[in-house]
Amino acid sequence: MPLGPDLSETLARARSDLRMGVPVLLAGEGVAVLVAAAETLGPERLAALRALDEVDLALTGRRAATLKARAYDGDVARVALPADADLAWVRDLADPKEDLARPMKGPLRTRRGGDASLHRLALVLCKAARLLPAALVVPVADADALAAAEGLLCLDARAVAPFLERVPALRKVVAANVPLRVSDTARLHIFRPEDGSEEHYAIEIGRPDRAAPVLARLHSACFTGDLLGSLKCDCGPQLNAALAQMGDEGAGVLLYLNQEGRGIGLANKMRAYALQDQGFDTVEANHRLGFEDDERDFRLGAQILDALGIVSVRLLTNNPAKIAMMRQSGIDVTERVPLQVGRTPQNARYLAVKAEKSGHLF
Ligand SMILES: Nc1nc2c(ncn2[C@@H]2O[C@H](COP(=O)(O)OP(=O)(O)OP(=O)(O)O)[C@@H](O)[C@H]2O)c(=O)[nH]1
Ligand SMILES: [Zn+2]
Repeated sequence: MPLGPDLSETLARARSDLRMGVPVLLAGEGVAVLVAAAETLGPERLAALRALDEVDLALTGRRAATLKARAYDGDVARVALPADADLAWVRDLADPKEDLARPMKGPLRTRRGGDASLHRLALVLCKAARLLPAALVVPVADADALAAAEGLLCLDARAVAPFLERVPALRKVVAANVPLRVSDTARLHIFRPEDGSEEHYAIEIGRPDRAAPVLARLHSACFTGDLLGSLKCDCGPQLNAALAQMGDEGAGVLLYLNQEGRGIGLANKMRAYALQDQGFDTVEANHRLGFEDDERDFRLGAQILDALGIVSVRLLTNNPAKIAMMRQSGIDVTERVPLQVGRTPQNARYLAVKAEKSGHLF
């Protein structure tokens, strides 16, 4: 009976379990591991993991570089958990907030040889759950028996790995008119990804002519900038200026993509801000946390434009990577329309770093 969860539904459950501190099983080619997110694991479960076998702490190559740990697998480091390591030690490795206050965490012994693919998958799952990318990984002899005995989820690693690379299909849920200050003919469309991740929105201003390039903006959610009026970034003024320009021209589409913090989630973005308070820049802060500079997937935006019947755009952006990714996804970008607003004394350095390190055009 097709009542049970399919792969994508099981993955949604796995993200939810990890966020709750519940471990999940990953079964690979002749091996299986139990995985728990370092951020949410409690002391009892840590003790239970230790009772099973030797525990690794999987970290990204970025986080390992900050900790001066050797990442023999390049993008992944497998740190062997020392016998006396407690939860505080695990959290200190996962979370850089005390790196400066408590610099000596090592020497860290990292594993080399063998296969790191399940560790890599564990980190992908932590990121997808919007947690710190740090996972405890312990081998298990019989994954099915453990899953049944403890009521744990067991994922077939070979099946889920390619699935996680894919951009989830989006379903159009509803659209309705929402008159705005900038235009009284605005429509809000809601799109829901099939994998149970955050919904994304399209705000259609006027009735853009699909036969010509449409004025478009791909805006990534910024709770602090868009809603609170934060002076640390330029997001709020960019959002308002883009909508205003669409109102002035009588037509346009703004995609509001729920990729807060360049795709790391609001909690991790606030961790990045706390590191910026310690003196690191926006890119360094992401790296110290174990993330890439930008974890967003703009293929989502291309899919929404496609669903709206828009194939050609004049893109409001200062970010050349957005243009490149739109083109790769089959959207014709006929023109870059600069969007330079919201410069403040507090964000001058942030914007300068984006220009220097991320190639933004200001
Ligand atoms: N991780 C992290 N995210 C940030 C920081 N400051 C702002 N953001 C996020 O960065 C994203 C900004 O998105 P966009 O406005 O699309 O910016 P962009 O890629 O610079 O491109 P354009 O604005 O189109 O030029 C939002 O998701 C913000 O939440 C930061 O210091 N760290
Ligand atoms: Zn912002």
